[in-house]
Amino acid sequence: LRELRASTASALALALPPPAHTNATAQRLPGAIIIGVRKGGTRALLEMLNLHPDVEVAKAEVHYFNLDENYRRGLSWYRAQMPFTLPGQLTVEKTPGYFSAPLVPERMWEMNPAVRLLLIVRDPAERLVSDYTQVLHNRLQRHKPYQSLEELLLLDHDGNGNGRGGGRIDPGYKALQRSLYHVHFQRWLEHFPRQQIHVVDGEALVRDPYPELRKAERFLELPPRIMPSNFYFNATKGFYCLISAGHDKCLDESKGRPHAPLSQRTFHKLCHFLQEPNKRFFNLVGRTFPWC
Ligand SMILES: Nc1ncnc2c1ncn2[C@@H]1O[C@H](COP(=O)(O)OS(=O)(=O)O)[C@@H](OP(=O)(O)O)[C@H]1O
Repeated sequence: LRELRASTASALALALPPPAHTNATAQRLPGAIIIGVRKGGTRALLEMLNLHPDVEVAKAEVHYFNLDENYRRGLSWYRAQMPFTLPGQLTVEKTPGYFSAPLVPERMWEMNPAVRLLLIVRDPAERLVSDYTQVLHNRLQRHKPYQSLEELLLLDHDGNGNGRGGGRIDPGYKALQRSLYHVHFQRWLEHFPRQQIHVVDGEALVRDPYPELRKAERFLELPPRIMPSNFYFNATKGFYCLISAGHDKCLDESKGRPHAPLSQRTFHKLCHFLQEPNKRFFNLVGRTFPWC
């Protein structure tokens, strides 16, 4: 009798459609995208949003809209990079390179003019140093030659790492270009209305993640499910880590590592250089940040 029951049950299981949840699970295009800024805290924001039960995130950076070789693969390729979700769940991806890549806003708008955009910003001078530190780290790992930050950042630098060569800031330095937020933000505004881009304060997210997450939930029209108890400050890491379903998780060691050295004098020059660009950005976003 037991065998008969078992075989009837398995025959039934084959005949019946799979349970609703497996049936409806599918890879869907993102409803929200974290577009940058590079080194702004994009990974932290993504992982923290992922605490929400109605959110599923693409684990790796997708680089669909900013790399031609990926963009040419089309939307079916892009969709295939996404996690499986239930209807009603929100898919989120993050690629920090989107923010400053000229073609991305238009391409994204063509995919979905209603897609919600999240931009996490951070003091652009600190961001630049963090950006340089990451590049330096990669070069050291691959045993490649590297230049000091002063050498890259200053024109007519005297080569002693002290910035005394009378050097002005080199506006062509790539990492500095990426810190000119107003230039890039302006381009996004040519395609998306301001209300469709939610700006997250990266420094506030480091100090106390919960309030920034609550604002992001509101922007994404998600019910409030992320709680203060999802975060705890890890004194060893020096950052907040995440707790979800009893497991805790800190971001990996490439996040929050010591920055490469830069003389105070050059840092001041950089801050001075960024004053005007920052003001322009504040005007565009309609708020200010206490940056250097
Ligand atoms: N909770 C938590 N834990 C660790 N790190 C945190 C966290 N919140 C924000 N951050 C900041 O995230 C910075 C890295 O930013 P991104 O993830 O955008 O970097 S990347 O562009 O994807 O490489 C990284 O920058 P650096 O400190 O310069 O390394 C961190 O300051």
